[in-house]
Amino acid sequence: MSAVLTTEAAVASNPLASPAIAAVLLGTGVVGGAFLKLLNTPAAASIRLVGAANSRRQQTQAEHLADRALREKLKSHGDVRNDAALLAALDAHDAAVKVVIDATACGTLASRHSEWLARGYHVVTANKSLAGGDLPGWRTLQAALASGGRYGDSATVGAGLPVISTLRRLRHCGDALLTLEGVFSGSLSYLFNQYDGSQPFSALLRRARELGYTEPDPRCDLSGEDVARKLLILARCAGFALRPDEVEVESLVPESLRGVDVETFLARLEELDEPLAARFAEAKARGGSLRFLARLNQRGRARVGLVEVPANHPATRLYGTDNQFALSTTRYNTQPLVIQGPGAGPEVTAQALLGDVLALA
Ligand SMILES: NC(=O)C1=CN([C@@H]2O[C@H](COP(=O)(O)OP(=O)(O)OC[C@H]3O[C@@H](n4cnc5c(N)ncnc54)[C@H](OP(=O)(O)O)[C@@H]3O)[C@@H](O)[C@H]2O)C=CC1
Ligand SMILES: N[C@@H](CC=O)C(=O)O
Repeated sequence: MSAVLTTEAAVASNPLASPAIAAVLLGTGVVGGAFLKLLNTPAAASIRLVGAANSRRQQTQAEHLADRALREKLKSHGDVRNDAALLAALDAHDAAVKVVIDATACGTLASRHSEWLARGYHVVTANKSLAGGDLPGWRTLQAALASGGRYGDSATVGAGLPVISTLRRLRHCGDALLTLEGVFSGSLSYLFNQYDGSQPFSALLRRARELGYTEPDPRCDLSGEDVARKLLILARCAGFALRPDEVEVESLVPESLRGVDVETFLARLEELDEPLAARFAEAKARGGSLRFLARLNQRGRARVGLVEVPANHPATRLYGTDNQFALSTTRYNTQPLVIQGPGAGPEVTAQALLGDVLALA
């Protein structure tokens, strides 16, 4: 047996030992809720949760944080939301590593990631709003990273599939990305892998939402915005500092549903059905299928949108929430390097967050 105990083994064998990582969790929804479950597994023994928050309430008291019903209880109990009190809880802990985990889709919170990094906290995020947002925000993030904090972003693309890490490694080795293409949305993959006209598109969308695949506002998926963010994140990892307005985006949200609130949109989902049924029938008549694809070509031209693909297209061989990333590079130039697998869902996304947090120790 090894004489050196890993941090995890040391904490498990001595519950009084100080955990190596103190963490604050922002967001206790689909992904945050699954992350809380993972915290109760042996793999997370080196992590101590010192704060947790939803949009309205937060908790920093150890006995409440240890409660398995924390997520439910936060809906009605806890202190009023205040980032400063959560960061103070991190400061008060003697763990060597202090991390803020962002499992929200909140743009305002994402805009604080750089400040937290500059103040010495690490940030692990499923929230794509900063890295996949406007270029000045992304540049501020790069500058903040120079101060030594680490930014765990595996969950932002492919729900943790090893695509960001692969792109970074290739770039580190001097291999340049030439083209990038594929299906970058788990919910849109789920929808178009199944949609065959036999049931309304809106019914499939409701199911995708129940399964936790869509964004809190599913229009972020249907509008192509979420896919565009992922394309920006990947392009930037590969060295293309693209602006959002350089990505051509096709939205599937009808004009009439763009300005309404989320509840109204969810109540009027059937308005999606007719236009999509027509697109589907046209594609089918020509022997094609519909897939929502993202593409970045060698000249930096980027597009996301619905494409009619032939029956032998690689994207027609996807199942469930599968994502597919085909990377052509200077060294992978005869056949692309393809990364494929489930690209949405609570468990895989929470695991991506956990992996990034554990990598900090
Ligand atoms: N679902 C998936 O498969 C994947 C999701 N992601 C990303 O994960 C993030 C979360 O998604 P998901 O869990 O599905 O969304 P949910 O809507 O289920 O959960 C979002 C959570 O964030 C909370 N929240 C919102 N604003 C704040 C705030 N200011 N402070 C603290 N908490 C806040 C909400 O609080 P309240 O409960 O009060 O509303 C809610 O608990 C998104 O950025 C999404 O893009 C990434 C990869 C895959
Ligand atoms: N809503 C997103 C979730 C992961 O980022 C998707 O459908 O891919």
